[in-house]
Amino acid sequence: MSNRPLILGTRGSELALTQTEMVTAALQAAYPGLVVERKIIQTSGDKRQDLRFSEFAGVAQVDKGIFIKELEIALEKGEIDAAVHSLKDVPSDLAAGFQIASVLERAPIEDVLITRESLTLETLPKGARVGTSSVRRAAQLKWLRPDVEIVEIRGNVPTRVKKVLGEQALDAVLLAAAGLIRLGLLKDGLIQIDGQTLHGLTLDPVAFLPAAGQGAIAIECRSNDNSSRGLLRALNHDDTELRVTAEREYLKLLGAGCQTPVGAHTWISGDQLHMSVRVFDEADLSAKPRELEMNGPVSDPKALALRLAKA
Ligand SMILES: NCc1[nH]cc(CCC(=O)O)c1CC(=O)O
Repeated sequence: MSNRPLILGTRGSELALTQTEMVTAALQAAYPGLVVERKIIQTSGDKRQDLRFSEFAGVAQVDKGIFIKELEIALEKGEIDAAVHSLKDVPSDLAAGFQIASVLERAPIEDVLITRESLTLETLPKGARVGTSSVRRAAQLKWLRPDVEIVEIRGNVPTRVKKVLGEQALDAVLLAAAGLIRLGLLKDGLIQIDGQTLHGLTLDPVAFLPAAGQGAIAIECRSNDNSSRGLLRALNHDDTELRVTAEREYLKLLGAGCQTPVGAHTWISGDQLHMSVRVFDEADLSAKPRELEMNGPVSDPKALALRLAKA
């Protein structure tokens, strides 16, 4: 093995840095002696925390790749060898010249309802104010609970959790379990933050569908960089890759970006890959969503996505 260091590019958020630590640890376990360096790169998504992701009634207004563009530029220039991402934030149609080299074993895929008083989607008070920055979560919540008021929130994960505290406290906030767990905030259904204890209810993914790729960490390389791709391939988790391939292919076929209201849930049983999807009408989020479930051989996740997309 050459002793050239492998340079990982990452965003600077606490979650991104934690995920990059996980990739570094996995690389060093697979290749003792490999030197792994880290380069923090600010993305346009980080610079624009004021930006509204969407008008909830209308179309997504922002680039699909807002959290990854600057990392791809650094890859292209050779400033980094690989970029570490939350797969959920990576557009389903990657720009030419880039490839996902591997995905780590997935964390829990579910969304979590965070409240002060251990509420559920059913026991949220009438007219409750619930914070989210995802149109997929907003649409599903509105569909299940038309009476609640959706409040768009921004900022990193701890900032969003804190929206249920203080003067202007929201009744609840929805976030991904994966981020909360990786930051050490969620344990045994409880969330400790700022010396306070909140409740984090993990939502059944059959009832409340996660985003495609939720909970997975992806490592992106230049397609022509065989050496880094080869090295990173050893970190790949095959079942995770199968599942996210189907989920992302479905999004791609739908022409949807990460902010389109689509939920996708996959699971493997024996030699079958199962996928259920829930698709909302972007122009009318309160309209009944289309729901489908199918299964097919694990050997061909893209074929399953294609059948679902055609239906
Ligand atoms: N879009 C922000 C984002 N990207 C990845 C995660 C969490 C980790 C994951 O889902 O993989 C989050 C925060 C959230 O949705 O709660």
